[in-house]
Amino acid sequence: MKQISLLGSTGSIGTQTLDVIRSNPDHFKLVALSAGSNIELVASQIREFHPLLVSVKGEEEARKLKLEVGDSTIILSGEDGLMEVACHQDANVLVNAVIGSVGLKPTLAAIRAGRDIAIANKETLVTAGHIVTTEANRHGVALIPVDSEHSAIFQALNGEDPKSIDRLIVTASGGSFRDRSRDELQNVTVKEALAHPNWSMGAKITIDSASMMNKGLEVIEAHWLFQIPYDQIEVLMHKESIIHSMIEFRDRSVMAQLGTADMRLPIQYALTYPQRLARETAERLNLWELGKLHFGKLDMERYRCMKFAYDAGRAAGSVPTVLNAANEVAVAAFLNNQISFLQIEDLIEASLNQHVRISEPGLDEILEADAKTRQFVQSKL
Ligand SMILES: NC(=O)C1=CN([C@@H]2O[C@H](COP(=O)(O)OP(=O)(O)OC[C@H]3O[C@@H](n4cnc5c(N)ncnc54)[C@H](OP(=O)(O)O)[C@@H]3O)[C@@H](O)[C@H]2O)C=CC1
Ligand SMILES: CC(=O)[C@@H](O)[C@H](O)COP(=O)(O)O
Ligand SMILES: [Mn+2]
Repeated sequence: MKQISLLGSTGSIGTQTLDVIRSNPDHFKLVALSAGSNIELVASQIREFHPLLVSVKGEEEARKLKLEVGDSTIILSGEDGLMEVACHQDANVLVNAVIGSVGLKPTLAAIRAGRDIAIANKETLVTAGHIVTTEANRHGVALIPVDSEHSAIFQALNGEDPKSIDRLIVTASGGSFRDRSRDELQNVTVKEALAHPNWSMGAKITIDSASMMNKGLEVIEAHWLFQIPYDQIEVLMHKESIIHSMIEFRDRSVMAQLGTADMRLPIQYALTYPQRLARETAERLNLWELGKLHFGKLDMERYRCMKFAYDAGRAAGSVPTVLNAANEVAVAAFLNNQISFLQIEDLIEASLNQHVRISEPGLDEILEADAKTRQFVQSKL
């Protein structure tokens, strides 16, 4: 029986993680969870899964939740609460499905407590990949990818020697604006940006897909998870999101992982690896129904965020932290109708240009660079 703690239980990945747990009660037990401010949903999750510990965003949310569920579970809040959930003593694996670099400190706490981590929270790896991976190695903790592309690479790599990898080929759908030119992006709305062609996901990642920053973050995520240099990570446009990513080996054999657009598979695989559990009711991939799959070359001029991300990844040090923090604040501002879609890119570029790079930042320097970047972007809104 796997005992699971879950960060981000009310989100897209969080609720699908609960679907996986619900479908396999003999294999998984939820022991602790954290949410933000969706009190109604977290209350119903407590009633269904009976976790021992719950944390919510702040004291006001904790107060509201106590009114809903009484003393049926321990309720904490804020950063301390996230850390307690991440390291719960009864859990042997943490599913990190929180959004943003708020996931960094709980991830490090879980690693230091020896918990394996199924990681969806890519911003944590982008902002401090060098610290997270070094700590995971030091503590013998596995970082198992949940992100569909990285799960695909992880599955394609199964049993192979990582040294025989020549290239990672990360596929990209192109997001909601893939059929529009840059000129046609001037006045796009939040509603249009949130209409991803293939995946139903949380708002922030859906905007990241539309700007292709999601793919940029994923290139940096792949660099850290698989320890592959940026020159050996390519992005391939593939509008159907059926091939979730590929590895080209040194002998030119290419291994791909395919499937329908359903995150419950990578979530479940991260929890059962190296075994596979049946998913009898899951939709099958019927390639004959699709008939064709499409592929295209990445255009870095069209997708400026891809260039920012490759450059930031190669620059390393504190630069990816700035990329991520600027993007988080700019995307929130776009979702809040404070800026236009294309201003997301402008704010990221301005943040990167004003930053004085730190070559080997420790945790405090990462947190400071993150905070300063957020202030800088806020000051431009
Ligand atoms: N959705 C997907 O299909 C995929 C997502 N990912 C990655 O997984 C992560 C989660 O994405 P997704 O599920 O879409 O995001 P959602 O926005 O749907 O969910 C985010 C979760 O984090 C909680 N949360 C937000 N802010 C805070 C905070 N300050 N403190 C505590 N909890 C907080 C939310 O709580 P509440 O809602 O209660 O406020 C919610 O439970 C991201 O890093 C994303 O890039 C990767 C691949 C696919
Ligand atoms: C489901 C998942 O992993 C997302 O990151 C998805 O890949 C987004 O798709 P694109 O970024 O390719 O549009
Ligand atoms: Mn992905």
